[in-house]
Amino acid sequence: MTDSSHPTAAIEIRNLTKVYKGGKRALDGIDLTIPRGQIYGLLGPNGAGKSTTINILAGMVNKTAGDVRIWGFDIDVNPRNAKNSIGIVPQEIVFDPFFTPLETLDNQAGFYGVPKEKRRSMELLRAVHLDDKANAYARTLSGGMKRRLLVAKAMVHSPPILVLDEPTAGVDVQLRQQLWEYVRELNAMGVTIVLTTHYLEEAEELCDRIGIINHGKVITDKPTRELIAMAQEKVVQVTVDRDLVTTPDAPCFEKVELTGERTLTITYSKDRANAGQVLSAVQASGLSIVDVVTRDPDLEDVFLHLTAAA
Ligand SMILES: Nc1ncnc2c1ncn2[C@@H]1O[C@H](COP(=O)(O)OP(=O)(O)OP(=O)(O)O)[C@@H](O)[C@H]1O
Repeated sequence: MTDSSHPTAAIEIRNLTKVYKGGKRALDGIDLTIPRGQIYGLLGPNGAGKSTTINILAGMVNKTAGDVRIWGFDIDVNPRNAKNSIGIVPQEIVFDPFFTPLETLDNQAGFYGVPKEKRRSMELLRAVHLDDKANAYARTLSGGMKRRLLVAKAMVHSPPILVLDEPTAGVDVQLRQQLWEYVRELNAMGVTIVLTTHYLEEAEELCDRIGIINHGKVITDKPTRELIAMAQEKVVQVTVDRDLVTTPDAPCFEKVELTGERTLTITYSKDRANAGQVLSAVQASGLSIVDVVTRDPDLEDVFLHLTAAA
């Protein structure tokens, strides 16, 4: 693995394989290089292997085969350095309900051997908007507050990499925005962020680069912009001058739907047609066009296309 190692990688994964007891092959030879300084999105449908990958990084699941380097440290050769280089926000919320948020962070800092004078518990609580709850019992916090406390807990040892596994599941829109604001601040300070999410629009908005895994294999790993540019399907919404009873058809339409009394939503493939041809085909069917709206393809289109094909 030394030959292929990448000095600017935050995380390097080579041929990572996990077969669970009972024979389930959750990871089937994953290769990923997550560059330093980025916000990287790991996406995939349910059961794709995202949590297994993250749990291996966290040292909570043992890999069956392959190599993993975290901040240049091989998890087999330098497990302690590898562990100190990463902070993990798990999917499941687990806390000792009898500790306050402040104690929770102090304990975690102690666990990582952070000396008392270097502990930043209050600073971290302020950053996640929990300073007013510093001395409340953790069990009295709402779900969103607990999740933010988990983020603070993952940062007590100031790791250069923060991994968040489905961080916004069950978090309301406002708190989600606050959480992302903090994640962006950390990233601006140089922390590499890796996140898994089911919300594609979130990944599209936040991530510099996206990897998609399906059935334990990487099916794509690209800058977000390139990934979105891969979307072939375009949509044009056409309003015509009279009520429609049937939909027109043409070879350049992939799909045509009646989405209003006078509105047609037409999907076409941009490698086989252009908007001009689509509109001409509508006019050729005897309809006059009074308005046109086009929609650019988004990550959801690419995601569905790639995961359906795999
Ligand atoms: N402890 C385990 N024992 C056996 N099989 C497991 C275990 N944990 C996960 N699996 C299986 O491994 C596969 C990958 O699961 P994993 O949790 O990594 O997927 P995921 O992409 O994180 O899914 P989700 O988005 O639903 O969290 C699934 O088929 C899952 O059922």
